[in-house]
Amino acid sequence: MFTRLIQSTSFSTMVNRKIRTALLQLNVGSDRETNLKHAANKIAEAKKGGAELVALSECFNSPYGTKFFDQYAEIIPGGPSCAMLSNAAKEHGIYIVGGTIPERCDSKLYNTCTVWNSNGEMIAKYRKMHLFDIDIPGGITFKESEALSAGNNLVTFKIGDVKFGLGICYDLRFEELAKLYRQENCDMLIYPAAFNMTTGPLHWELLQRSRAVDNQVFVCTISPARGEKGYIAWGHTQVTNPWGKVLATANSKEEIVYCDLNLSECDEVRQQIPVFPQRRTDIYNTILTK
Ligand SMILES: NC(=O)CCC(=O)C(=O)O
Repeated sequence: MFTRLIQSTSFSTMVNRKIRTALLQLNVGSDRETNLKHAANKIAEAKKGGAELVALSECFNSPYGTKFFDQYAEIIPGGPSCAMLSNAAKEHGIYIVGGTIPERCDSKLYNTCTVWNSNGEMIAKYRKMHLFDIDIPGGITFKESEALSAGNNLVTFKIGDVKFGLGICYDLRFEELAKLYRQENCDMLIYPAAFNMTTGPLHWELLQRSRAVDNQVFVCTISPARGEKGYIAWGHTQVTNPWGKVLATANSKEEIVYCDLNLSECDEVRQQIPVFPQRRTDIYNTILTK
């Protein structure tokens, strides 16, 4: 059953629609403690670089693969990864979109993103809704559903006047999810991700620009840096504006991508090209219900 969860908070000092964002494309290894220390150091560096909002990648604390989810799973918010994220957000007085970690809940595992406010409180939790099950002979075969359960909730949060919607990696392919977030008046969609070397070259940028243009929102994706063994991530962490313009991007190596985002650009584009009020839902709905 499809339900919708909306969580929000406000950040009293942030009353305009501008946010300096830092997307952390990090090297990730097999030792969780090392990954967490590294992420904490890079969050501190991003704060020094002026970031108000910092975001991490999918599985920033563990290797990405079905055989690893159980081993690295944590109870949210009880485990060491959430402790690091909460402490870092509080210490630096920033918001953190905590990438994803494998979550254990009852007897199930999820691929889960948490969001932390400047007091170190968890203000949102999103579980990957579309599991990454693909089979491309000679390319990549991956079946997240062998290990994970899917989430069923949309999750939004607010920083001041800016509203965010959350997705995770493969969710980027499902335009319905992005459109629902737009209908909830989101300004920016954030997808912690880890695309691969088969689909990444053609689909990664295209999908982000499509979601951004179709829904007149900013789209931020955060990948791990490309490693050499196991699942090889495409990298190319990216920020796209509501015109579909790529504002900032990384290459494949470790890097912090900074971007000063003016969310008022969403309002401008929506006024100039008002496709949402122009949609012929009277026609679409008639055809869909036939
Ligand atoms: N981690 C993922 O969901 C990967 C998605 C991906 O690579 C794709 O092509 O889609």
